[in-house]
Amino acid sequence: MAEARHRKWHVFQTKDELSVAMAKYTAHLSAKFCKEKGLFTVVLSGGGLIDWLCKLLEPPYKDSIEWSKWHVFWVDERVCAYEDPDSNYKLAMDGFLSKVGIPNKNIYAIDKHYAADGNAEHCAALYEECLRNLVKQNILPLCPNGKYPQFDLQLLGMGPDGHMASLFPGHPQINVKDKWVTHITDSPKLPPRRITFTLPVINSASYNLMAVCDDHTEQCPRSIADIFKHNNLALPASHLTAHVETMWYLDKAAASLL
Ligand SMILES: O=C(O)[C@H](O)[C@@H](O)[C@H](O)[C@H](O)COP(=O)(O)O
Repeated sequence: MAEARHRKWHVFQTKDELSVAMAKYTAHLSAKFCKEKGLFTVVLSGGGLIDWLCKLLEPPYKDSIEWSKWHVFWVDERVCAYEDPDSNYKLAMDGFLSKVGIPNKNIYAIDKHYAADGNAEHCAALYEECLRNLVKQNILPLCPNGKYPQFDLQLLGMGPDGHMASLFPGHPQINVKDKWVTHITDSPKLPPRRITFTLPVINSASYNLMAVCDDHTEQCPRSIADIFKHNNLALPASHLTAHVETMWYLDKAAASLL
């Protein structure tokens, strides 16, 4: 494992090895937080991540994780109907969440009706309201500065252009600090309408695990090199920190220019 400034990273030979490590990391934190607090708050993103999480559906994890204590959120979501193939909720439900015993009430999707209507602004406002209610119910704590919610573990992915969540290079959402959840209607990665946690919320998590596997794009390894060697802040993923640990899991291809 390597470490620089606030960032730790591992490079894996294959996606499969990355996936095994991701399951181990997640299961370890699940056990730790369930023991300490009686619950575990996990934030998912879309993309390849759900596929890589599938090792959690195998032994020894499937039967040993206390799924009933999980509370699941999305760091970003595409504003479309739940049954739309673009929906991150659908991706996670079909590929992962429906196969484990997480109570439905602990799965916090965006508002179904505004999502189907494509109303990104309302979806963002309602998702923030949902988080604020969970703070009142003591399910979500606030981080030490009292301004933002503090999730236990966030599982993130990075796009080849260096975006994370739906914070894209050259778009103003990266600068939003007065909200917990914001929206975008012209996302360069389709679909265009999305909601996203703001950067201070993302960075308030206790643990952030960023997983990046490259599918033979030239841009992805360049972005990784730009972040790790030059800390290029024009790339949103360069800003990633966490309260306890910021871990990057890279496959060999993504790390090829390091
Ligand atoms: O909804 C989304 O589009 C995602 O949450 C997005 O932020 C994703 O995590 C990255 O784009 C990486 O995606 P890939 O794993 O597909 O490269």
